[in-house]
Amino acid sequence: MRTAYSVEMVRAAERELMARLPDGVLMQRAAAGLAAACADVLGRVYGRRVVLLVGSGDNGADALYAGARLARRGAGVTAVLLAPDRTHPEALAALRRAGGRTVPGADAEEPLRRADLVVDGIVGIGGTGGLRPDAAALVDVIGETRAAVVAVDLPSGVEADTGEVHGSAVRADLTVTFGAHKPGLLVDPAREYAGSVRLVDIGLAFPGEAELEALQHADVARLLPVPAAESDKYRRGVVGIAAGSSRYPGAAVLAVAGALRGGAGAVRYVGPAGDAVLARFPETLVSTGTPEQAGRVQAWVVGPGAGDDADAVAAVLGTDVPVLVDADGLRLADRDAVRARRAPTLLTPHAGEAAALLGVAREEVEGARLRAVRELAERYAATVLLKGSTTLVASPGDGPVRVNPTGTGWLATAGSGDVLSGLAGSLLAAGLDALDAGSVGAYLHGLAGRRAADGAPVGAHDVAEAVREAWRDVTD
Ligand SMILES: NC(=O)C1=CN([C@@H]2O[C@H](COP(=O)(O)OP(=O)(O)OC[C@H]3O[C@@H](n4cnc5c(N)ncnc54)[C@H](OP(=O)(O)O)[C@@H]3O)[C@@H](O)[C@H]2O)[C@@H](O)CC1
Ligand SMILES: Nc1ncnc2c1ncn2[C@@H]1O[C@H](COP(=O)(O)OP(=O)(O)O)[C@@H](O)[C@H]1O
Ligand SMILES: [K+]
Repeated sequence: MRTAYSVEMVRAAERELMARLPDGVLMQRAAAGLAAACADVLGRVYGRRVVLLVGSGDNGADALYAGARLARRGAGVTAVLLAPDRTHPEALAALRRAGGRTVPGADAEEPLRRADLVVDGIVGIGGTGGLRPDAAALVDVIGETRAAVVAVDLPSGVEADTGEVHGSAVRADLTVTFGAHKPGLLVDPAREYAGSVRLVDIGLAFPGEAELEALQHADVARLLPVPAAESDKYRRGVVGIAAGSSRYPGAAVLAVAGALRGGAGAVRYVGPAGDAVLARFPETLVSTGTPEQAGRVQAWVVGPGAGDDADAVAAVLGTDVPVLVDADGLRLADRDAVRARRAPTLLTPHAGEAAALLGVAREEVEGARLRAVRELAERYAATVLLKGSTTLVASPGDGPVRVNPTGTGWLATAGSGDVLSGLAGSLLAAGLDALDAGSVGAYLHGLAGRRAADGAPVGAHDVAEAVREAWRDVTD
């Protein structure tokens, strides 16, 4: 499991370790890792032009010490000091001893335009609010240069704990982060600013829970349901799909397609699109009545393409089995009915649907995904999977939020969310809890999207078909 820790936890871990180590050791570990990463980006260090953007805190000091290491290897290093009288004195002296030079912020433009590499040490985990005007002006200049950009700990201007970006922020090719990932490095919009991320181990230990967790292949492989010798189709779990309408029969077909690949032993379908479902998937158990009349299931999926069928949503929410609510179902679900449920509930909104449930604008959800998903989980007392460029899954309470690492923009195609509903619903029926079903479903769905697309556009049915390959990739 990959983890990300809040600034508060990073600071606590730092205090604990610093108490046992001589002064400056942690910073030297950070600087050594940073310098090595910069050297990798440069390829050859000797003769290259490196510009350090240096703020008044320890983030700037990391940049200065790394710059000193690069200068000793023959790079021409210029430090742009944003706060000349409050720059870390020992780090500045180290750079000067190594032959680096300094210029004030006002003179940054010329060296920046000639740089091969810019090291962003303006601000790290000590940053608050958007970048100040002098720093923001530098960000504009960097954007116009051809230099590679390495951010120290975090791209300056992004919020470490939330992934929010207020105003301008540095766009890095690589972020070298120390001790632990910070949530902002894994959650859009900040994640996009970070480029690729390299974690430098400086020895921090984290006794408490992470803020974010990202499953990896081994975690998913452990969670996937595999039939045992004694299994039969009922013991593997039966998932019910209450989806589709005469207007949107395809949503039912796609949800069933996802469900058939999710590990349940059988898929029941109830709703008006039975003929379309059977034509594509003859193995589906189709009925035309209400969900109550459909026979026993171990989990329900309700909502994809369901139009205005509020009765089906209410009926499913009234059962004592796990329920996944998606798409139209989210609008039709009564919040008190969801809160009153004893069995797990998994809500799967995209940003627009989440915004409608929260009564805010879509942009507000997209700009603050972590806050939105936690807020919805609290309001509905349910697990919430927020879809989009970063998919997050949160259960109520303070436990870690899961962030999906496998997504791809190719999944932004009509109906791919219906496939995810069926897939995650099937995992619920097979016995995974809502957090695991949502995050394992999103993981397989993302991998399947990448597999199916392979660099070219896909339809949602291609994604459903590629789930089997994704499953094999994970368990290989
Ligand atoms: N934790 C660890 O284990 C280790 C941490 N290490 C490193 O320490 C870093 C944290 O250092 P830190 O605490 O000194 O804070 P830092 O990020 O430099 O920023 C504070 C300065 O920035 C300024 N400033 C604030 N907001 C701003 C804004 N919006 N726009 C512009 N400026 C702004 C603010 O100025 P002021 O408000 O005083 O004017 C203040 O002086 C961390 O990210 C990592 O790199 C490693 O060395 C080793 C191990
Ligand atoms: N930019 C993106 N990057 C990665 N995944 C995305 C992106 N945009 C959408 N997705 C994924 O595509 C799927 C779209 O689902 P949804 O919005 O419900 O579409 P539909 O209702 O058409 O099925 C979700 O799994 C979502 O996470
Ligand atoms: K930085």
